[in-house]
Amino acid sequence: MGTYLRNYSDDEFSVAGEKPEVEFMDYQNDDTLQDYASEDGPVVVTVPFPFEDGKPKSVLVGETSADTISIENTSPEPVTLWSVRIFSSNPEDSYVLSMMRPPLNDADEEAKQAFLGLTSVEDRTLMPGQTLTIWLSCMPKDIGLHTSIVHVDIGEEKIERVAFLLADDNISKALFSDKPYSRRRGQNKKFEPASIVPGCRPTRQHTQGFKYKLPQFAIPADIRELIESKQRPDVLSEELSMINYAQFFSTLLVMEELNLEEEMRAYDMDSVSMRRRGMNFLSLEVPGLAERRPSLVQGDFIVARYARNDARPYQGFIHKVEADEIFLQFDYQFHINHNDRNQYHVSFTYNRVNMRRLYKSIHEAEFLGPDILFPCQSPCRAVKMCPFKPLNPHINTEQADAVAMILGCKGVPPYVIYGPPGTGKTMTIIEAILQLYTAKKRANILICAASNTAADHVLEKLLHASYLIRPSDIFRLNAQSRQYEDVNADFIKFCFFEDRVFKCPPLQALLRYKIVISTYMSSSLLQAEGIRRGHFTHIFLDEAGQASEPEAMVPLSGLCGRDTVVVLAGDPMQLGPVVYCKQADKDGLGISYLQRLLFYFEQYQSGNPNYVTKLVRNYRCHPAILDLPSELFYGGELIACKEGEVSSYDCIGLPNKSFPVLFVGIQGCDEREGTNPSWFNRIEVSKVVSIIRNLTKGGAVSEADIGVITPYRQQVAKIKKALEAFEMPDLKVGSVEQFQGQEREVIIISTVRSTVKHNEFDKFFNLGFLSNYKRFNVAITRAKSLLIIVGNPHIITMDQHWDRLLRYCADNGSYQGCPLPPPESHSYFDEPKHDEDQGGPAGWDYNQEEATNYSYKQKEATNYSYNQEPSDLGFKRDSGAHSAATNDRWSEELPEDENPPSNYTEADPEEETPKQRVEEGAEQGDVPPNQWSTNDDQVQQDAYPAKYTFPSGWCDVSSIPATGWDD
Ligand SMILES: Nc1ncnc2c1ncn2[C@@H]1O[C@H](COP(=O)(O)OP(=O)(O)OP(=O)(O)O)[C@@H](O)[C@H]1O
Repeated sequence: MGTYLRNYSDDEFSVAGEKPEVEFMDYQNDDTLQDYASEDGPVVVTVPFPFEDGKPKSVLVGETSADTISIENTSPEPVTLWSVRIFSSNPEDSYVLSMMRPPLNDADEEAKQAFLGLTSVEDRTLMPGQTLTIWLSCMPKDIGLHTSIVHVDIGEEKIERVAFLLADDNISKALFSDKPYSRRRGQNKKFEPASIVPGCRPTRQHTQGFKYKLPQFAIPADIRELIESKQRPDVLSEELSMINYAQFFSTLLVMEELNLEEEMRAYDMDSVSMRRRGMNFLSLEVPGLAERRPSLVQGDFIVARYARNDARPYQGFIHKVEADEIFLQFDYQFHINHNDRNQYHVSFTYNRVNMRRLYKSIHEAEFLGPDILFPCQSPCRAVKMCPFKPLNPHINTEQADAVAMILGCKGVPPYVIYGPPGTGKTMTIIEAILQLYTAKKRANILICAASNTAADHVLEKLLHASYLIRPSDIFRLNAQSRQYEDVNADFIKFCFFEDRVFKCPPLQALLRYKIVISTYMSSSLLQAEGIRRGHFTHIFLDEAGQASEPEAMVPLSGLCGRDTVVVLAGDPMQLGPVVYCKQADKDGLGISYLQRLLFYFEQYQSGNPNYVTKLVRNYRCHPAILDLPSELFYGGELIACKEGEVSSYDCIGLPNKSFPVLFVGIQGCDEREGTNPSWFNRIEVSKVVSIIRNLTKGGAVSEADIGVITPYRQQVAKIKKALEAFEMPDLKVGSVEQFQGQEREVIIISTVRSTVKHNEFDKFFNLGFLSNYKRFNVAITRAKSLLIIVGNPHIITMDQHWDRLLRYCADNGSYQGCPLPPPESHSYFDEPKHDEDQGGPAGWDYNQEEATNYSYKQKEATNYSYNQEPSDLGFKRDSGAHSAATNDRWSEELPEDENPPSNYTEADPEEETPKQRVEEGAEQGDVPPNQWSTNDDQVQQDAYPAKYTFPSGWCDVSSIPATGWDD
């Protein structure tokens, strides 16, 4: 389906640049010009540079591309061709008209001699049946989208044609993908657990003396039914209290889990074959496996069923994962019956072990009592600050007070260090840990962080004081799922592993460590291994704003004793918990424990330093980098303490040498390939690489000082691939989540998106930069000395924060690239409120009308975006068969059946969030793998008292069918 536009009447066309009201009509035939020419009038004008596979034609920078515009008089009368002219081009003057074919290269002498580039062709008569051919040519000087609007004024008609070319260089060209994107289709079929024939599990790792299994916490049928039928469980309308605590969070976790289940459905495969591999295994190819879509590891299982008949489904355990193949063991009978030509329907399952840990943590949290869960109910405390001699001479007064407070704390309630980015929260924690370690011989310290990257970051900071610490006193606990190769070589000696597989050491070894560093989720391994509540005298929760409350409860409910000092550090204005289910997010799962505590303290203990210390001195960012986030998110309270020099970046020719925030505007194209729903923009990749090469030329900036942040995993992969040729292993490329808590001298942000319509979708799923102010905040506060943003200004201007950044750069003479959108009034996409209420679908008010008007108001083609539909442009054009026809795909307006399902699941694989979140989840919690089931299936008696009873409706392990469906 495309869009067809009438040609203009004389009146309509009379005011140059003003776009008259136009009427759009849908047409069915999307690629034959003749069809609508005959409907339309006596003159047929072809469209130059038709789209190829739904995308603008790719040309190389420096090479001339030319195509014809044929103007045919199909009427029986002569018509006067008044003019053909280039109305506008972007970049300016990048296209010319000519009556002859232009020279395509330097050797094309004949054409060179005769060539005369024109901006208009005037005044001639076309006889009946006569066709005039005019050439439109373009020689791009730089990468990116090149657009031209050509107006044909003939007889009574005004006809417009819009041409699009995408200029590549060798770097972007190498990333060109000819694999069209097609959405993965799931079977949407669930198997009844009871009917599944159990498979053969991989041999389990030996575990140390556990007596109890991690309960299953199978989802009670009535709660499942309630949520699946879109009813709101009553408990969610109640105020959170000691009484409903477990039920409240259990319900939210069920909502989350149902979403995850749904997501796995999308990976299901129909009519696929498996290959016999040796005596014991069948192998199955899983497209996307290498990108962890789906994320499968040894110990997970699939369910397979013969495609031809209604035979029973069989469970197949994954024994090995290789590139895009998994090796499976089913029941013996399945292997006997198997033939490589057999076709199967395959369903992937979601590994519940982490979820079960969360259920367990919130049920056990009741033991913590109100001092931890509802400190507003506990008696007011007075902490006697403990004087100390700073080990870090740089520590400032507020940081020193916070450390003194931590040293003086005796048991709960928790103590919170709150501070905007770069205010030294981690540094304060490190000082407190070192003080405890050196001064208090009995201190046993656990530090949890939201991701492996963040936990490694803490270790790295601690090692800066390695002269104070015996290496044998520190242990970095890793989940078995973590790849050995992912761990920095300097940290390996602090980890425990066998055959390059990470493990939790036995209890006796664990007890000897004075400082243990872990992710929130992995800390459950300590409890499982037998560490008792109260063993740790101090538990530090770093980046606590990133952990959901159940996640924060994993270390607390499992390990916190009466006298344990609990310290949280974080910032609720930075990235929050990863929650898949929008409704669960809204109902409370998206609010971190830190945020809830801050809320209580603000309400009941406002300004009381016995509970909270607020840090406002930023030591990370150049004042110009800090200004905007300080104003947007922190009421201008941040105090910049970093020197403001920008001397070493002459290599990239900053337009304003004293202003180290540069916006590089580029109109590229965002695309997807294969079945991978993640976006990439090869034009931006090339621009990012070129900036990096300029920065590192002659060693001006070291690669380790540069970080590249981009929201999409495919863009991360493409940038890494493009950088391979330049061997820069120390240059970190990652998502915002992977950069939270981190910093680099130079940060380059690639925003990727070049299509307006994606933003609504992004926002719906709370992904991408545009949709999430927290992500924006984190992204722009990672740079110490130089921040460069590479993106399409016409897209990002739709978000109020990004627009502010764009204007901030432009106002300071620090904008380069394609023409800027005018700073005229247009409504932004509705901004999620700064209260964590990021709304569900109903909360989103994407103002398509405004978005349309916005483009409509633009007077020049400079603002054209090929991937906007004509109606978006509000411009009267017949951008022709091609763009209208292909824009349907290209503009990524999702076909109806690809729109978010009505039952609203964020886990739609169509877009980035789920994948990204799976990735982040994997990092945050070292997600699902089987090792969870090794160490965690059993929990030591003390850690999980036998007398503990589950709330009604929650079943214990004995009620689970033997199929292993629930692990
Ligand atoms: N008192 C100080 N004097 C000098 N530099 C400091 C001080 N405190 C922190 N810094 C430096 O500021 C930078 C940011 O510190 P840190 O990472 O601890 O901040 P943060 O608040 O944890 O940041 P984020 O919110 O991004 O996680 C680091 O380079 C750190 O060394």
